[in-house]
Amino acid sequence: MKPLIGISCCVKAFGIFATPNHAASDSYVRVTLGPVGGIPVLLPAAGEALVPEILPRLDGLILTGSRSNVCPDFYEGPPHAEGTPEDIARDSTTLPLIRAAIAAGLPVLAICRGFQELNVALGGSLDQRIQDLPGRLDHSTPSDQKYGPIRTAKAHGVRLAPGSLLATIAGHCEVPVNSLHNQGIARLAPRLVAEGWAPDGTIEAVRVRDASGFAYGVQWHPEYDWETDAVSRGLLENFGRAAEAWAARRRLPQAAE
Ligand SMILES: N[C@@H](CCC(=O)NCCCC(=O)O)C(=O)O
Repeated sequence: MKPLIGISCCVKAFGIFATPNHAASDSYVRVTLGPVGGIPVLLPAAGEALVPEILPRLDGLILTGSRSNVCPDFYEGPPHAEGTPEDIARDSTTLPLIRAAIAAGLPVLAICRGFQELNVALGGSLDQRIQDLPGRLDHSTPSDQKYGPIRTAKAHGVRLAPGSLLATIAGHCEVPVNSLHNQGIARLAPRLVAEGWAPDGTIEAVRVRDASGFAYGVQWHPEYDWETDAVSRGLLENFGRAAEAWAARRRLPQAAE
């Protein structure tokens, strides 16, 4: 049986009455069914009470990207600029979910907003508009950029730490990535190890130092280019193998008490 992969949802108002919905991009469903080799399970932003009930049923967890931003209250940051999208229901679900998943050793792949949530969940902080910081690139893609291939195209290089998982997958230490974010890691959480950097020093890849299993995050979007990018595909496949191993262990008969 294929591993069950939890996919974090956002709360989004859509439909003719703009009522709240729990939603995740189809790209995460497709990569889960594709290179990850699992079965996607959408996780509603239903709060911390969901965590102990759902975690034991999962074999892996993907923290998805989103245009919304982690509420600064969770990292003692300044209030967002007026109009910055937030999703407190998602934060209130994913931050405890990440801590519990890491503690349990469940395979975790954190992408973009999910990468930022991983850092905040483990005690780090975020810069809210890195393009406004001296010497930093603009890592964002205009939200009015309707032409998908431009929005998700390669935007800059990432230098990888020698010997890191991504450098091992790539076979070298410099990879091109897409870039669709305004925020970025400011204070790196103590349990995270940076393993990839943009030319302006923005942290783009991390590993959980003491995780007992696969626990990685990337600021870019491997789900957008895995069909043409071997590093993105390799990261997703490595996560899938970790989830498959977790699922096999979960199905072993429990030793008699
Ligand atoms: N909102 C955060 C995280 C950015 C992010 O997850 N971007 C993906 C957006 C989805 C898309 O446009 O395809 C930030 O701005 O840093």
